Amino acid sequence: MKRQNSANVTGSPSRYFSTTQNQFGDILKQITHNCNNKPIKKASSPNPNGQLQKRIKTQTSCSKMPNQNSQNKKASSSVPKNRLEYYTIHEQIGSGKFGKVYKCVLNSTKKIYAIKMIDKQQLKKNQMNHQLQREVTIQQMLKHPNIIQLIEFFETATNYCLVMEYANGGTLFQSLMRQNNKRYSEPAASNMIKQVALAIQQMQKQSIIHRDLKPENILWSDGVLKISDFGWSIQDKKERDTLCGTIDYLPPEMVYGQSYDNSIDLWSLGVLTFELTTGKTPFQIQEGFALQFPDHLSGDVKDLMKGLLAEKKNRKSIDWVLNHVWLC
Ligand SMILES: Nc1ncnc2c1ncn2[C@@H]1O[C@H](COP(=O)(O)OP(=O)(O)OP(=O)(O)O)[C@@H](O)[C@H]1O
Repeated sequence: MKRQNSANVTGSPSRYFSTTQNQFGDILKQITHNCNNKPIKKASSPNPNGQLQKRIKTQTSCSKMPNQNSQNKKASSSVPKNRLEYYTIHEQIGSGKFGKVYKCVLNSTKKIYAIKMIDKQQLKKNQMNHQLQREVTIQQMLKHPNIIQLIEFFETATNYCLVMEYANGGTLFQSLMRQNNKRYSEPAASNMIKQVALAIQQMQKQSIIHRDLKPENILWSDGVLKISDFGWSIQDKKERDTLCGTIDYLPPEMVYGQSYDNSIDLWSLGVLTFELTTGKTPFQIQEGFALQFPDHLSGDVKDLMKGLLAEKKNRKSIDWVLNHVWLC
């Protein structure tokens, strides 16, 4: 399913940026080319018409990858061996950069899970082992009703396997696309934003930054929203400067190559609020960060978004969000 607000982006993202005339696009182009000279990559291959199937995603590490702490090193050296025989694998339910996600059943309990099977060779070829290591380490730490739980992690001869809690309702992006005008009513959106905010609060308590919050990475499970895909997440208290995430959701400090902290997830929450209530993301890459609201929005939701879609030093906290009248 193609995202409407990236439908005008055809061909390779680097071509798109090279034809963008304004300063904002030029800065972003410069940032990405400064980063090991790698262009921004897209999340999936163009279809035969050259149109992107998904929102453009940055996958460029700027200047340095986060330090790997001793806990991460330990995780990599002790990957449990093949436990696939304990599961029966069913149909494919999703796919990602380096692997596929299947529904599966644990034979002993008959309980349903999702298993992400990541091709070891592909991962190694793309030098992404450290990223998987981080995803696993972080997801193992997180236990919250609004976060997909990682049940176990093991390797086979060809794959790394992440067994996760199964979300049976698809992604928030898919459900959003089914709504009239591709947007939710404010009461419905408020309920969803509160759930995502509670997950962010938990992540902040554990010094975790997700760095890629968007409707495609939020899953429905029996009417409850759960954050998934911790592939870009990091844990520690240091400020960061790695450029990653999805273009429509990038905060200004990341775009302009400044250091950032866990408040980038709050920026993403602001973009998500805008998208759920209007059917569009607030900022187009060629227009910078001028915030304009459609007339139908209430004063309360606009106030919440102004608090979140603010420059880093003025951005409100997660506690402010959870006490905001629009979420009560
Ligand atoms: N726990 C789950 N329950 C149900 N479906 C899931 C689950 N985890 C992932 N999926 C499905 O698989 C898809 C891909 O999963 P995920 O985004 O984690 O993979 P990825 O390799 O990190 O993807 P990407 O390349 O977009 O970053 C999701 O969009 C979703 O449809």
